[in-house]
Amino acid sequence: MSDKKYMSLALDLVKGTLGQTSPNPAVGAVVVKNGRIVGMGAHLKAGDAHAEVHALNMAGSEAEGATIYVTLEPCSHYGKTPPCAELIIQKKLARVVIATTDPNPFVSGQGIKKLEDAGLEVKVGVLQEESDHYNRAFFHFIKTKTPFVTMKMAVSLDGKMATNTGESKWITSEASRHDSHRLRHSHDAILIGAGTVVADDPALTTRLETPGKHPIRVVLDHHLRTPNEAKLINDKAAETWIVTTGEQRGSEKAKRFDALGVKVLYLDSHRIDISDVLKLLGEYGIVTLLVEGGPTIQDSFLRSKNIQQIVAYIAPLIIGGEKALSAFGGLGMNSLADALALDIDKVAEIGKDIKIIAHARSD
Ligand SMILES: Nc1c(/N=C/[C@H](O)[C@H](O)[C@H](O)COP(=O)(O)O)[nH]c(=O)[nH]c1=O
Repeated sequence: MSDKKYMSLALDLVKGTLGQTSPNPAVGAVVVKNGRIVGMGAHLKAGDAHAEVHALNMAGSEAEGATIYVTLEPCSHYGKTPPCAELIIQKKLARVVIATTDPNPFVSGQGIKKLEDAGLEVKVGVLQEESDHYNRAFFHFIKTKTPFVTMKMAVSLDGKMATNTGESKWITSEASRHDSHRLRHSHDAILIGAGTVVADDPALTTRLETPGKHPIRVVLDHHLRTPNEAKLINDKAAETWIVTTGEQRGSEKAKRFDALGVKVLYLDSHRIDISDVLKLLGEYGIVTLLVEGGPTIQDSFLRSKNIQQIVAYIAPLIIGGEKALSAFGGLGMNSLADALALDIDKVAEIGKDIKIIAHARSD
């Protein structure tokens, strides 16, 4: 088999573990000796063993003289686990094939150098684009220290998220709504505005037939109007954070949330600036953030240019009505030149709907 084939297998392990390794990247490794796979492994949880360790443990003595395929440059620094580059040298592998170098500027290339200095053959860049695509959120976080923002939209063909009477359940199909729960599973946090809490009283939990991971529920709430009896305050099903402004510090309402076990995060400013919110969530280690609106929140992310990815579920429905809520409210962009330009990654039919995944075009 070719290098690409074995790297593709390592990337399958990445696909399978996406989201559960946060704030670390998802990594896969495959060890091959004389054309036979003798070990494979994936990083499963931040703080646990790296993919190479699992694969080399499985390979045992077969590792000597073998080739290891790994989707990310083996680490060379002592983090929570000893450096994998050292381990690969100790186990006397002959060859190392890497998809992509570490995005962290402080360590990028050091692992490769260690391996080459020890006399191993190293090949870099096999299926690099695919590997970078899977870990785009991690790479964004390393670069910006703010979460990679995916915005979910569930709209009719004419872009409405509710009728003019506010009816919205359901616009998209059961299959789409199920799929959007898988999105929640793979995100560290999900963000909505207080308006959606009041209007929808959503649980924002991941409800799949096989139990999924619940994202941390983040509510942007300038005036702390999230009701006590809201599901996401009372259901204790998942963590809930409320982000508000500095002037709320010590207020009766804030004390109420403390008493209910809800984490209240305070912005320094007296207004809710999305870039400040993202910086704060980044400080708390949120690498992937799913924004589920409502229209005001969607607009604030749009105008502050803080959207990296869109996942849109579009139903074959025309709702019409100038008063019917569109997915984006607020002021929007004045000129087409300022509109969020996207590159479409995938279009698929889902139930009776269309699902579009697109990423913000980098300038
Ligand atoms: N109205 C539609 C949606 N509406 C989604 C709402 O904005 C909100 O995210 C849900 O009410 C979440 O509530 P909970 O977590 O399920 O309790 N989402 C969809 O995918 N399709 C639709 O038709």
